[in-house]
Amino acid sequence: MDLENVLTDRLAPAFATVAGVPVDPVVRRSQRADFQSDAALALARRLGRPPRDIAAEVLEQAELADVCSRAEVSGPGFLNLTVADQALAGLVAALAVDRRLGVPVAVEPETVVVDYSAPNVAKEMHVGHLRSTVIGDAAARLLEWLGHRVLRANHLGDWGTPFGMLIEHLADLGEAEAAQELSMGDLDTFYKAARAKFDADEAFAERSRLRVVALQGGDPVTLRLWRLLVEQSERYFMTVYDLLDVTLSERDFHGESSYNGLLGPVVEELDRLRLLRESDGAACVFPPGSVGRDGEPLPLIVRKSDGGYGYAATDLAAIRRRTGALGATRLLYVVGLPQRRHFEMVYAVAAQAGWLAPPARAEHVGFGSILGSDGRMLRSRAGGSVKLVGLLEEAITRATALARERNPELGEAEAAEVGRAVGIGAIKYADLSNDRNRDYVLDWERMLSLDGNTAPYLQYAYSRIGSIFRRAGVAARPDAAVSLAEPAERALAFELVGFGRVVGEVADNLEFHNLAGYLYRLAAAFSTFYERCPVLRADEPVRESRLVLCDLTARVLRQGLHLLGIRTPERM
Ligand SMILES: NC(=[NH2+])NCCC[C@H](N)C(=O)O
Repeated sequence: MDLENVLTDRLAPAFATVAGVPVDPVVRRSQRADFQSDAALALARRLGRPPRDIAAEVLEQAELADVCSRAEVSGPGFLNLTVADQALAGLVAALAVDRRLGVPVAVEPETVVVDYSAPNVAKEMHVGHLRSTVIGDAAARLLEWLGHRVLRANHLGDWGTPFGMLIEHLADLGEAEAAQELSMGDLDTFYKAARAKFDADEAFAERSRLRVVALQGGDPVTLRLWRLLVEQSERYFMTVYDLLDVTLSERDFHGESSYNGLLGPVVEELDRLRLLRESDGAACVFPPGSVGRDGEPLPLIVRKSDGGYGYAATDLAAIRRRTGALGATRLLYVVGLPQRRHFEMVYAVAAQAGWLAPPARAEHVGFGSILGSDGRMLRSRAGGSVKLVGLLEEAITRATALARERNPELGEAEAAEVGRAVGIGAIKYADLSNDRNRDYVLDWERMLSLDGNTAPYLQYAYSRIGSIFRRAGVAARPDAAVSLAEPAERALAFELVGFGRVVGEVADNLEFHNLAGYLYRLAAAFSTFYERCPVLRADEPVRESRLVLCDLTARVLRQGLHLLGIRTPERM
């Protein structure tokens, strides 16, 4: 299906014959022709022969006649390949009748756990959780579409010492009052009030410490109050997920507390394996390769000196359960880059303990920060962290106003619908179109613009194609003959047949900016095509062929955006 593969298959045997050993022809898109292979250059050094001779001999050997209209040696020994119009048209025609748009289902489906979102109970979701939620959801959607069994794990922060003060504060407020405050999504007020009392009032702090003990000891009243906090918070997080259009459901909450019963056995097993060492009263593992700046080995603390288990122990228990009982072979952790070291150490210890052994592997899908226009960490005017819902509501308000302005014909309900799809789409796309390993600046004007690499641009491209069909009252015939003569048609066709390759690569590296960049190139290629090549006014059979190109572009845009979790309104 994929041109790089077809050309590689044709060139590889020829290279092998010339070299006497297998050679990867490294076929890639090129400015000079459609594709190029530079493998003769590296080979020349090994064989001690002029690269141009090698390239010429490869061309003699390779069977390219049905795929390439031109194949020539150029420069110091490059192979320049021009794909035959007919071969390209054949691929487009095959794509048109393919429901999966050239993206095969995984040959070996895996069970994949995607650990993402993971906010903390009774604490506001902040922009860091936005990135985790958006990137993790794209990963879950993509891997699911490829046929993998995806388990979404929302590793909710629902346990630990802060719950002492939170429960005491809840008890002080009264349950009804507290529930009211929490269900309104006022988590920050609640958390900060608890914190302030804890810091200022020694008696409250003491009660809080006793509460932690009661919680860990399973005191029924304390547990009931704790559950109230968790339930109210979960309910609130679900409203955020609904607004954000993410696929997380109530069933995906697997909070830290759900591993409590597994922490003892984890530590016992580490002990049995003689991996535990005591350090300042804490039970630690020193995984090989983890050293601090001073060159000293770094400990992963599995049991604190007070006997409590922490964040790392919970993550170890989670790995053990995920590769064990859940049978997962790929574990993804969509968590900010500051936690990189934590995960490296957790994976190393899990490997030592035999809980993370091939084919199972874990990947930290890290990400940078969202910055404000001043280039510093995004902060609210008051200097606090930015409340996520506030951000989402602002996006929807701005996008709805723009939708009304851009298209006064939209009815009230439709404008609201479009505003939501565009506003949320813009936020998600701004995130996913940036290299996740870098920080990026949140820029309203830019992300909502109809020009450039933005969600609105792609959504608009999609809706415009729909309007071509609606205006003419026609539909594309997927089995129509495809012919490609104009350069703009060819350029569009190359993008269309490239979808499968991009999706395959992104499934491996989870660098969604590559999928976003691809969709942007596709939309731009369509726009050039539509400017230069009349569609409805063309004569048959060209008209039918061009309708297929339009329809395929719309389908790939819709599917691509869907994988990013972005809606495609039919009109906007
Ligand atoms: N398995 C994990 N540790 N997942 C990430 C948890 C993120 C954590 N709750 C936080 O807000 O920073």
